[in-house]
Order: sequence, then structure tokens, then C-alpha cells
Amino acid sequence: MQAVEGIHHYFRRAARIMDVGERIETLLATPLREVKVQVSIELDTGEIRTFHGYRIQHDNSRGPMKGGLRYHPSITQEECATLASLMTWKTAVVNLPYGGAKGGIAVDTTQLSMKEVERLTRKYVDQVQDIIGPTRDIAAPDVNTNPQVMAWIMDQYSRYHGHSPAVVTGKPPELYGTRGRDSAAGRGLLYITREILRDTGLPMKGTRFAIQGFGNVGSHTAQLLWQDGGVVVAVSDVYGGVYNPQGLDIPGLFEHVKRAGTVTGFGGGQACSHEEVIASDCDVLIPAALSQALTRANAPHVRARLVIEAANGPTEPEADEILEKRGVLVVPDILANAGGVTVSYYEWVQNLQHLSWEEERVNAELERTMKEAYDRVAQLARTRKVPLRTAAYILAIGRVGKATVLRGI
Ligand SMILES: NC(=O)c1ccc[n+]([C@@H]2O[C@H](COP(=O)([O-])OP(=O)(O)OC[C@H]3O[C@@H](n4cnc5c(N)ncnc54)[C@H](O)[C@@H]3O)[C@@H](O)[C@H]2O)c1
Repeated sequence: MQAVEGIHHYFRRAARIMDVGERIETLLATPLREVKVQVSIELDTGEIRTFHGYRIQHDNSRGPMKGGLRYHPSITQEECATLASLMTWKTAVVNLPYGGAKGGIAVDTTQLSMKEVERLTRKYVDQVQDIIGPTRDIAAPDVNTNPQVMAWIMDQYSRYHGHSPAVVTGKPPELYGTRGRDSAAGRGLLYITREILRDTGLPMKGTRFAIQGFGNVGSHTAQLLWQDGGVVVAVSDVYGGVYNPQGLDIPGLFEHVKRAGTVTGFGGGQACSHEEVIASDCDVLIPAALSQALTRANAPHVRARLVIEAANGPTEPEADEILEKRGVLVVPDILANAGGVTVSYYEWVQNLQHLSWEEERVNAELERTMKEAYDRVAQLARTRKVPLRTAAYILAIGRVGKATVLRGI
């Protein structure tokens, strides 16, 4: 099953437990607006190339829509639509006054110069500027887009609508970006991890973590857990993994990655494969790389008691079922990695108020938001006797459904 089908599956399962009825289920599953645009640019060679761009706005009942913009050759309208719905549920779980959106351009940016990526971005904004905006739809970095791309979006949008930093988040710190954005997803995950460990009776000190992926989310997560007393026994990136049952020296690993560009070859542990990281002897497994990392084939080999989903859609529904039957607790992506969008929201709030918060304030607000969301989800899981994932979807669907009905259909 594709990751995008997984999201629909989890949504439908929760909607049916809630008994929302077929009509409301269809209403909530259907995007509000799907826009496909042609983005034509002149390459540095003078040749004209045309790319397809998308912006899918899923739901705005709770506020302006929020979601990433990704540049990837295999992106499709359907994939954007499903990921837009994931943003609706995620922002609702952490109770942000947002709906969900997602967009992208089908392009291989490794084949373009920086100037060409800039032209592409500006042209895309020309095509969607009338449907996005600080009170409509706010984009953010995603796969292969970054703070520089966000700066171009802000600049191009502002040419039409006047100075508008709040039209995108994830901007460079020098241009209305917020403090604390880089580590936000990892830090949010840390706060959730503290809560779930407390509920399962595991102390942070000495708990063994295995982390798949050592990019933005994986590396910050490793560092923060290690600083909190956790023992990181295994990590991996696209090139392979490294394992040390006594715990990896995380500052040493960071030094190594800075030099070598990968976790592989690190002297403080033994080399291991991707699958060995998934099946490693640990208490908590954190998939922080790709969707569909946990499949029906490898789920039976997971030895962790807890899986905390840092990546979006890392667990196939079949794997989810296997883990549940085996008593492995899964903390779902829409709760566990919501720290990223939460701090994006703080950036938007600061932009609208022309303020700049200190990092301590960002982190304190994030901790409060993540804890509150965890408490609500855990409480629902207990009272409804459902897994945390279903509870998170029930919470989100309830909030979105209520807002939809109150506003009037
Ligand atoms: N960055 C955020 O704020 C944020 C927020 C919420 C969710 N997420 C999700 O978290 C995941 C990771 O995002 P990121 O920003 O850290 O991306 P990234 O590109 O910075 O890092 C991805 C990491 O995964 C590794 N990787 C790729 N293929 C792998 C494989 N087969 N096995 C092991 N490792 C592999 C890469 O080497 C890299 O270390 C994505 O699913 C993303 O959607 C990110």
C-alpha cells in the first residue's frame, strides 16, 4: 500500500469509529481546491522548459491553510492532495488555527542552476499568488526546498500584495524567520518522547534509541535525546548505519558527519545495514527518514517497545497492525512530528505582530503545545480503547468536523 493510501486508511478507520456518516466523511476527505499550473521558464541556455506545479488546499474550516512546497520529479496531484489532508489532521491535533495544504513542482532540481530554481519559484508564485497569502494559504519548506526558496516566495508575493513576510514560513533568520525552527521537529519529538516514556514507566536516562535517518529531524532528535540522558544505540542514513550497544558518542558522531557527510565509517561503533537498525535491540525505534520504512516484512523483527514516528507516513497499515498485535506502542506522525508546523505557526504569529521571540520563548510554547496535544490524544486512546494513531485522528476529525458544522456547510 502506498504511503498516501495509508493516510486515507487511517482517516477512514477513525471516521468510522466516530460514526460521522458517509456524507461528512466524503466532505472531510475531499480537498477544497486543487490547482494545477504550468510553470514555464527560460533555462540558462536560452531553451524554454515547462514544468507542472500544484497547490492543493484541503480544508480551511479552522483557519488559513498551511503546508509545504516540494520540488521532486515524481510528485503528483494525488500525492499532494493526500499530504494536504495530512496537514489538516496534523494542525488540528496540535490545535493550531490552521487547515491543511500542500504543493509542489515536478522537477529534478539537481539538473537546474540556482538562478533557474529562482526563476521557477518566482514563476510558480506568479501562477498561485491569487490563491495563497497570510490569511489564505501559507507555504513552508519541504523536500528539496529551503529557506532561500521561501525568501524568493516572500519577495515575489510581496511584489503583488505589498510587504508580506507571513505568506511563508521557514524563512532565513535574517529575513523574518523564527529562532528555533531548525530543531523544531526534533525538539517537539523530544517533548512527546518524555511524555510517552513517563506513561510507559521508562526513565529517559538509560533508555536505548535507534534512529533511522540523520538529516534535519534525525540528527536533532539524536542530539536532544542524548542531552536528556537517552542512549542512542543505532543511527543510519541513506548510505548505511552504525551500531553500538553501549551507546554512540553523539558529539563525536556529529564531528564525523561534518567531515565525512555520512554516519557510515564512524569509529565509535560497528557498521550495520538499514534493516539491522530497524531490528536493533533497543527500547524505542524512531523512523526519521522515509515514508513506508516499516513494512509487513520488517515489522515482525522490530524489537523496540515503542515506535515514535518522526517521518511522515513511515508505517504501512499492514505493519501498523502487526506492531499493534505484538504490543508495540506507535506514536503517530501527526502527533510526534508536529513540532515543525507548530514552530512555523509561531513564525507566522511573530510576522503578523512584527515581533521577534527569543528561542527560550519558542521552546517553552512548543513544549506546552506538544504536551497538551499528547495529553488529549493519550486520554482519548484510554477512554475509547483505541491505539494512539486512531485517537489522534479522532481528535483531529472531531475538531475539523465541529468547525465545519459551526461555520455552516
Ligand atoms: N524537517 C521538518 O521540520 C519535518 C517536520 C515534520 C516531518 N518531517 C519528516 O521527517 C522526515 C525526515 O525529514 P528531514 O527534514 O530530516 O529530511 P532530510 O532530507 O534532512 O533527512 C533525511 C535523512 O534520511 C536519510 N535517508 C534517506 N534514505 C534512507 C534510507 N533508505 N535509510 C536510512 N536513512 C535514509 C538521509 O540520508 C537523511 O539523513 C521526512 O519524512 C519529513 O517529511 C520533517
